[in-house]
Amino acid sequence: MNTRPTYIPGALAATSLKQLRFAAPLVHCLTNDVVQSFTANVLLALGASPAMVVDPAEAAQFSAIADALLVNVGTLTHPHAQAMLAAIQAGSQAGKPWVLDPVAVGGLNWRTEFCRELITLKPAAIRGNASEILALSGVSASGRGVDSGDDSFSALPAAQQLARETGAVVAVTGETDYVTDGQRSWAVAGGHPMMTRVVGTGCALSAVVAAFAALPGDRLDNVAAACRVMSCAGERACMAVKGPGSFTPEFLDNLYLMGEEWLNGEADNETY
Ligand SMILES: Nc1ncnc2c1ncn2[C@@H]1O[C@H](COP(=O)(O)OP(=O)(O)OP(=O)(O)O)[C@@H](O)[C@H]1O
Ligand SMILES: Cc1ncsc1CCO
Ligand SMILES: [Mg+2]
Repeated sequence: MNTRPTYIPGALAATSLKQLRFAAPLVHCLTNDVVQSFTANVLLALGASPAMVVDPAEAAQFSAIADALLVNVGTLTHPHAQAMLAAIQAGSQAGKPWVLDPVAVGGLNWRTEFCRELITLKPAAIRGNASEILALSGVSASGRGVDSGDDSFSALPAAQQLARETGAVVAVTGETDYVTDGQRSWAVAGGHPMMTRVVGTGCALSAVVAAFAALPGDRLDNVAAACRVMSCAGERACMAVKGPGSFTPEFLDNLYLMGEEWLNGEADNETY
């Protein structure tokens, strides 16, 4: 039986956020058609730089220049798949980290096979909801399209196994996020159920994970910090608005204005 990991301390997440704002990493996003502009705005609000360069030849050139690459298979097509493989190869050759968001893996055969092929190419991190992480690691899952039908804690053993098999840091998100390198794990508090009623919060988080994966230091801590920054901004935004329609502007403002002390959570204060 797995014990629940402890929550990432706010000070640790704050250190990574400070580094991110200083480094302003350039993130090459090969992501789905639904979330392009939201993803770019989330990275910009945090102080990173997005670029969506999608043609296979240009994607290979650009991934070697960018600081990190995001591969999100949400609206996968054969040309997209070609660009993803080319970008991963060129980026990896240049020593750049890449991150996989296995959207809807498990429910659809081609993308499941494609993502299983991708994870042999040494991703720095994998970020998915519980159903996607369970399915990617070969456990049967109950996802419904792009949405999770599983609890994130129930997917932690699969996430740990996936991390050990691939060498990636694996983040499985939900009510609580869990981030693991296969040996050590953090829990990440915060967020709000309304975040699942706005498209692309997970996809944008994966882009933020790519930005944080470009930082020096402990990758487990940096990826958990990415999750904490997003859950913190999401929770604050959801508390301030009436519904999903006004979520995006409030969320972007919270990312932009985020104070390092906002990141304190369960790890710092039991009554949080
Ligand atoms: N029930 C919940 N309570 C609090 N926060 C949540 C809840 N569900 C998801 N979140 C938060 O929402 C964000 C997105 O996580 P989620 O697991 O929904 O990703 P996803 O299913 O891949 O999303 P999408 O595919 O729509 O981009 C994370 O920051 C996560 O912590
Ligand atoms: C709704 C949707 N369909 C394909 S990708 C995507 C974005 C959320 O994952
Ligand atoms: Mg998703």
